[in-house]
Amino acid sequence: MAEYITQAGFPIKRPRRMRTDDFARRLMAENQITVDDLIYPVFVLDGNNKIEAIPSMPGITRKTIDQLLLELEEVTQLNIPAIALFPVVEAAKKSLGAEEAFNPEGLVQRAVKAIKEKFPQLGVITDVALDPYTVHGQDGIIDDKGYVLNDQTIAVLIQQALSHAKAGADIVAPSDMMDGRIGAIRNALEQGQYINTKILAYSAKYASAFYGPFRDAVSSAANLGKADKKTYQMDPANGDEAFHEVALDLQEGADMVMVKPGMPYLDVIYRVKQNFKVPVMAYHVSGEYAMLKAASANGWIDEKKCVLEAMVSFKRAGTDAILTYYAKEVAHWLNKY
Ligand SMILES: NCc1[nH]cc(CCC(=O)O)c1CC(=O)O
Ligand SMILES: [Mg+2]
Repeated sequence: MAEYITQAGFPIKRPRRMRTDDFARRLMAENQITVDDLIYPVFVLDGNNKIEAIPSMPGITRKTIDQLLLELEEVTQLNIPAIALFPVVEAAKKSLGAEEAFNPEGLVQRAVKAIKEKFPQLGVITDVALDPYTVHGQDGIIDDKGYVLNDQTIAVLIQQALSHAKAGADIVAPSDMMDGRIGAIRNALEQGQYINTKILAYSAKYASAFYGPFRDAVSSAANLGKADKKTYQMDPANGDEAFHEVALDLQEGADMVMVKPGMPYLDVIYRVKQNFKVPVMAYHVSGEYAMLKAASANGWIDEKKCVLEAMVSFKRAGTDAILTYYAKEVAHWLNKY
């Protein structure tokens, strides 16, 4: 008789026993998603009273500051702790030097001021990277061969981050993947007395095709054309390399680290959390959102169940908070429990 069968003829252990009842399943659940885990990314447009649909991201829109403030009523009522702000910059304001990135009266800077004035408790995260502001759609300043210049880019990122802090951003989030930018930005923030402005470092950001719909949303896809970001964003084949990137950013003063994209990189999230025990955020990116939306729209998957399963998977992997375009829907679903 097999070893797992007792002499009396029954299995020595029955893990199914604890799965028999709903109450027992609830008691032994190891992880759960709550509204406190959510960060909602939003796209802001210049002008007034405009809302534009993003075809590859059903349910997500680009909107002007006045309209965004209306949406944020709902976001704050849902008790979502924070938003991440992304600008749609008009072509005329893009340049090789990305000067618009640190315009004190720029779109992001004005949006941050307006949001913090109306919703002082809502955490506002700004993206520190130059891709919305460059004519070529790369995240930095390029040389004549198109190579993104690290240190020249950092000089601009510092000014951008300072202008965000000055406008009232709670968290600046460098998503550019230049080497050494966390230390440089931390130093500038300290010098400027922005000692409590937090840094969320996109430390392990991969050169991913899952960013496609986002590039439509901020209309940088056309600028980027056939080019890619492989000389600064990480190779999806690499896991160990993420350790080095995270270690450096922490050493340089990052308060939180990010892994991006999300679901295809749960192993990276897990390893980073296990190894460093620091706040780890994950970005459930636009392409992941688009896949779930498209399959749901076709009736091929149960949207609510699949999304909540994805969210708890992030928690299981060790994520402290998740940037997701599903944040509002998840908050609504959780409220109905
Ligand atoms: N620095 C740009 C940036 N910040 C966030 C995203 C992608 C987010 C998403 O796909 O949802 C990107 C795109 C990119 O690196 O090309
Ligand atoms: Mg790095």
